[in-house]
Order: sequence, then C-alpha cells, then structure tokens
Amino acid sequence: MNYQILDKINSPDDIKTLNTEEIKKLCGEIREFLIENVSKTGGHLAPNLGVVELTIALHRVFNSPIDKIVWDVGHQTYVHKIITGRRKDFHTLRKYGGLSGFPKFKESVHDHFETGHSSTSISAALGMALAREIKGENYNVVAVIGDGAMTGGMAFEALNFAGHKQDCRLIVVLNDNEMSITNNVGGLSCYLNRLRTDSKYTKIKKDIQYILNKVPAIGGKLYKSLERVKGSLKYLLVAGILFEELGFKYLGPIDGHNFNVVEDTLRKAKKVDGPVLVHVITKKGKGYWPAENNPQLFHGVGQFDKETGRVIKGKGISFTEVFSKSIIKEGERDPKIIAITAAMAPGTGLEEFAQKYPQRFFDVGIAEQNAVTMAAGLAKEGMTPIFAVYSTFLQRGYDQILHDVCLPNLPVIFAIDRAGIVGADGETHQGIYDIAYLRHIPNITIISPKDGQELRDGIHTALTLKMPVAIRYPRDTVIDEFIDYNSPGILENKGQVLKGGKDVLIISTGVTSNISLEGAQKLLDVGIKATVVHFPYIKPFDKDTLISLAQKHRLALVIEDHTKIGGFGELVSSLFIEENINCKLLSISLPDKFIEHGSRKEILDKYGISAEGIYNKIIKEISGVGYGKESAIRPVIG
Ligand SMILES: Cc1ncc(C[n+]2csc(CCOP(=O)(O)OP(=O)(O)O)c2C)c(N)n1
Ligand SMILES: CC(=O)[C@@H](O)[C@H](O)COP(=O)(O)O
Ligand SMILES: [Mg+2]
Repeated sequence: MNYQILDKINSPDDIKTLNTEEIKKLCGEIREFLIENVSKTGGHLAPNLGVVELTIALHRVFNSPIDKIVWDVGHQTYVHKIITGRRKDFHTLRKYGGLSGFPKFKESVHDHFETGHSSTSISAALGMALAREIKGENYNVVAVIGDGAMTGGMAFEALNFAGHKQDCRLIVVLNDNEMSITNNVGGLSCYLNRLRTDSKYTKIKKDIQYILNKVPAIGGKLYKSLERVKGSLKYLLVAGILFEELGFKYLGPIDGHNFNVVEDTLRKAKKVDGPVLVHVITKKGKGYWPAENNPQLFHGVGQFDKETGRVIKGKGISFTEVFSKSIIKEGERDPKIIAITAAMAPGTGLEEFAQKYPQRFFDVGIAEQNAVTMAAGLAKEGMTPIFAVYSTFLQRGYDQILHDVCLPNLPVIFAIDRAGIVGADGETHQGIYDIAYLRHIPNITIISPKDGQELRDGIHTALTLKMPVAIRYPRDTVIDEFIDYNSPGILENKGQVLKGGKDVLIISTGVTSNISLEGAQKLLDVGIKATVVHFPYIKPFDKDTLISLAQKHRLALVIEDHTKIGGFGELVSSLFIEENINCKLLSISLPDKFIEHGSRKEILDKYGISAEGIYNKIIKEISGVGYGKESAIRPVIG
C-alpha cells in the first residue's frame, strides 16, 4: 500500500518539517497502516491508535535520540517504531526473529528504556534525568505513562521523589484514556475523571471576574479581597492539585488528538525548570470504530477482519477458561471465596465471576503488591481469597508472598496463569521463573496440573488445604475433551506413571507431561520403552515415587518449560544426589538467558521442550559413549 506522507517518513527528522495539513494526513495514514498490519499480526492495536498525534508531537518537540523518551509498559510504541524507521519490518511484529511489541535497545537508539511491565517509566526517566544533572549535560527526559500504569505503586514512588527534586527537570506525560485493559479503577481514576470533566474551577473564576468587571466601583478592600479569592481558587480547585502538591507543575488537561494543542503544550513543558506533568486526554482505539467501541477487546488483539472488526478466534478450550468456570463453581459453593485481579480480569478469566459476584470481586488496578497483601488481610479475617495473576506479573509481589502470606501461613490461593513460555510478548512476559521464586518459600504448596481436569481438581483441592497455594498453568489450550466441573476430585500429591517402560525414565510436571508422552511414543517407534512419570505437585514433592522409579532405570530425563536455574529439574537432580540414585539424569529446560518472542510452539521447539527434543536427547545419549553391548539399552538404531 502506498502512503503520500508516511512513505517519506524514515526518521523523526522527517516529521519535523511537515505542516499541519501534512501532519493530519500522516495521522490518518499511520492509523490505516496500524489497522492493516495489526489485523494480520495481532497486537496492541487500541493503545497505539490512541497515541498517534501524541507520538508525532513528542518526536517533533523533542529531539530523540539526544532527548530521551521513555514509554511505560511499552505496548503503545508501534507509532514510535513506525516514525523511527521500523515501518518496513512491521509485518514481522511479534513474530519469531521479528520486531518486538515493546521497546528494545537492539532495535533502535530511539528506544531509550526497555519495558513490558507497567509503572516503570517515571522511575527510569528520573534516573536518566539525575544522571544528566550529575554529568552536567543538557537534554530533555520525558516519561510517557498511561492512566492505568499510573495506578501502579512504583509510579507514585517515583512521583514522590521526582516532585521533591525541584532542581531536576523531568517531563511526565500522562496519557489518560480512562482505560487500563478494562475501565481504569481507583481513586486516582476518579480524580483524573474530575480533571477531565470538572469545569467548576473555570466557572467560578469567570463568575468572580464578572463581578470584578461589573462593579469596578466597589472600591478598595472588597475589590482586593475578591481578587485574592480569585487568586486563591488555584489552591482550592486548581486542576492537577494532586500533582502540584507533589511538586509537579501541572499542564492540562488537553485534547490529545488536537495535534497543535499537544505540540504547543509540550513546548511549554520543555521550558519548565523543574518537574512538570502534562495531562493528555486521548481515546483508546481512536480512528477505528471496532476498537473505539471495544477498547478492551482491542487492547491486545489476535488477528481480525479489518472490515468487520471480527476477531479470528483460536480453537480449543484454554486453561484460563477452565479456571474461569472452576472459580464460578467454587464461588457458588463457598461464599467466602473472593477473587482478586490486578487490572487483568479478561486475561485471567475473572470477568464472569465479577459479574456474578460483584461484592466478592476486586480489581485493584496495576498493583500486584497491594493485591497480595490485601489477600493476606482477607485471609486473616477468614475469607478465602484467590489472586488470579500472570506468572510474570506476580514477580512484583514476591516480598508480599513471602512475608505477608507464607510467613504467617495465611490461606491465599495464587492462580498463576501464563506460566511457562507465553510467546508473542517475549522476554518481559515469559512465565518461566515462578518455580524458582516460589519453591524456596516455606509453607507454600505448588500445584502444576497437566490438563484441564487436574486444574479443576487442583483449584478445588487448593481451597480445601487452607494454606498458601500456587497453581500454575500455561497460555495454552487443554487436551482433555470433557472436564467435570460439578464434582471435582481431590488432586492427590502423588507421582503418576502415565506410561510404563524400562529403558528410560522421563520425569515432568504440568502440561510438559503431555510432551513427555509424545516423546515416549517417538522413542517406542524405534524400540525404546520409556516410563513417563507426571508430578502434579512441585511442593511438597512426592520424592518416594521418584526414588522408587529412578532406582529401576539406568537413564532418566527431566524436562520442564521453565528456566533451568531454580526449576523443577534442579529439584529432581538434588534428590538424585541426596538419595544417591545410580541412574544417569539428563535434563531439558530453558537456558539461563532471557527468552525471545515467537509463538509458544516455536520457542518450545527451539529449546528442545518437545517430543523431538526428548527423542534427540535420549538417542544422542544412547548412541554416545558408555552404552556398549553390556548396556541396559542396546543401540537400537544405526
Ligand atoms: C506489572 C504489570 N502488570 C500488568 C500488566 C498488564 N498490562 C499491560 S498494559 C495494561 C494496561 C495499561 O493501561 P494504561 O497504562 O492506561 O495504557 P493504555 O493501554 O490505556 O494505553 C496492563 C494492566 C503489565 N504490563 N505490567
Ligand atoms: C501489554 C501487556 O502486558 C498485556 O496486554 C499482555 O500483553 C497481555 O498478554 P496476553 O495476550 O497473554 O493476555
Ligand atoms: Mg489507559
């Protein structure tokens, strides 16, 4: 597709010379380009449609890469990427080996801070601005943060300190579209809403001015006192008083789609000698009616038909859907069950529970630390809280899990979705550290179901244990056709032999046990009989089953969709050593590096977490040294 203006834009300098008409045209072309491309690749369409004018204005007013623009979350940087020379690669967005959906140093000098988790931009920008002061350099640092991200605690930690540093120029642009993924929540959101809509300040100011104009003869004292009242209004009603009191000069609220107003206000902010916050009002999904009408659906969307806006649905039932149905059933059974989300109700499957039990559902905003300790408080008072959260985002609440839940042994359930490789979101979102960050905490139980029924039973079991329990499951579909939601069983903490063999023992947990079975089948095709054992609990761990099976084999393989360090494999290998098991143990897990984006299957295959990977690992071992004619497994191939 050809674009009259966009085709000429290869760097931020190319937009600095455009006139207002050309900019308007460019905004339309960028929206067209986004819809066209994201309809094919999937991605964060609505957030990006909402920041077209803002992004262009930022790159016209500020001079990246000398000036530093730091985005919050970073899911709304597609326009930034288009302007900074990456348009030609947009067909590779979120694809293996292609453009990331988030800022990456390796992609561009204009990506000034890497991100993917919320509420970090002000802290990062503040650090960069302080460095500038210390080095005696002179450039602008701008944080661009959404109203959802502003509900994250660390944003306030940063505002608190930045506002105090009156000698440190920092520009914070608050992109307020009234949305997080769902409608934004909390007192801040209500306050921002008042700022958006409250014309009380301007009305009263006009009324006083009317009096002053109409009755100039009222003379000295009264006139002066009215003047003072008008002046002090600023402290009673001034828009942005919250930010002003924290030490920020507040500019706004302004229409984030009126390009000239945005550019003029950013130029004003640039001149402020100290911290300044620019409050920009935008519409999430602007310019594409399906996204404007449903910004939640188009926040992070799969492939869709751009003519109709119909999203192309994947096949099968997801683990999230199983959780969603399970929590409803448990909620019917136990009125003490409370569901908590940190701004992720749709992704974690809590929307139906929220509709059915609004009094027992809490969306705390992007505030995982608060979610964990609030759950601890609920549990302390006899409730049964379940915090549904992505593995990667639960990392934010580590200290609270340890100190506020597990140390006092309070019965909080962590429904950990997106555990394992997530795919397109890449490094910042992979759920591959939770075994490592949870298993060493005393009192915690970790359940790792292999299919939908085990997830259903695991949730029910967790609720009966009355102790801290984490249940981890992937961004994937379940393999079982029928799941009995009505009469869940108790998921026993016992290793399950899924397939009997004698030549090699394959050890796994969670959905990876299904891969183990596939690997065993590939080995059987060449005459190697593998035993497959699945452990539905990671902690406490059924070591008796492991030991008794390991003692009957000369070769074993442990496989997991988790980082090697601190993972399930290390648990198994430590037991082999402790129990002096005379069986060689191989392992397949993720290496000690950040794992790139691509589809979940592509990434699992790349790192050998697959039937192929199991087959190759075992065959290589058998065909290698030490398996001569006396070995338990004679080379059966080659
Ligand atoms: C710590 C953390 N928790 C949750 C998320 C998931 N998440 C990504 S974007 C988003 C909403 C962001 O809202 P806002 O900052 O207003 O940006 P908008 O999408 O409205 O432009 C959430 C909750 C995250 N990225 N990081
Ligand atoms: C940007 C962000 O953090 C979320 O939008 C995340 O991308 C959602 O992930 P899922 O698509 O797995 O729900
Ligand atoms: Mg928002």
